[in-house]
Amino acid sequence: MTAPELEEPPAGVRELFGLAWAPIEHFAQMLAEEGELRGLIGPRELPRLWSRHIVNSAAVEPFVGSAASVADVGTGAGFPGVVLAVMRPDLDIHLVEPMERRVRWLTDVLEELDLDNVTVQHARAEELHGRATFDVVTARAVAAMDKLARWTSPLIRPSGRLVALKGQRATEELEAAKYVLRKARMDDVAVHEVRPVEAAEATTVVVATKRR
Ligand SMILES: C[S@@+](CC[C@H](N)C(=O)[O-])C[C@H]1O[C@@H](n2cnc3c(N)ncnc32)[C@H](O)[C@@H]1O
Repeated sequence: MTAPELEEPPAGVRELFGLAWAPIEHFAQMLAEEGELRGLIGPRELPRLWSRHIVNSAAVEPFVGSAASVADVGTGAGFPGVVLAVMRPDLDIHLVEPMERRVRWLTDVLEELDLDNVTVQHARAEELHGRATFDVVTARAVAAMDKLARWTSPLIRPSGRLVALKGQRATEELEAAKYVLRKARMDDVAVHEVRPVEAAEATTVVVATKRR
């Protein structure tokens, strides 16, 4: 059996990344060479690495806006935190990841891509409560909305926001998280369907802004 091949970037992806094209391509190559070996992605992910993971992660960028500091909670192999870091070298980005193996990988990626705007925090989100706050917290495939709101709200500054990449259950999850979001003063919620490039799948971005 031959090893699955890395997907060709879909049309429009080069334009989406612009000046960040070289580092994002390098990141995709690192994942193609080491991702499975280091237990970061399954073999089935390479043929959809661009359209399902990288382009999908890029969907958070417009919702980060003019924020200065961002924490990506549960970055795993690098989604969306590394993708955002490559696109926005102006941001101070913290990748929060509890699994040591993934922390080692993320540290290697930062060094290899020369990303000096990023710090890796070897921690669970809850361990940072009372120790740090950020303008924006991002998350993808980490926990359902109620749990995510509990883990992240103490990390978000007043007027800051949670930007969560969600699947088709976004509306149900939001319904179940109503009480938690209200208690956390994060009940100003907007749901956006985003397709960063025509050739890739649309994704749901939930933005919950924290009241002052
Ligand atoms: C399913 S993976 C998703 C990884 C990446 N965000 C992605 O979209 O591919 C979930 C990640 O969340 C991390 N995680 C789990 N609980 C966490 C917590 N309480 N705080 C921060 N990260 C957590 C896990 O270690 C894992 O890397």
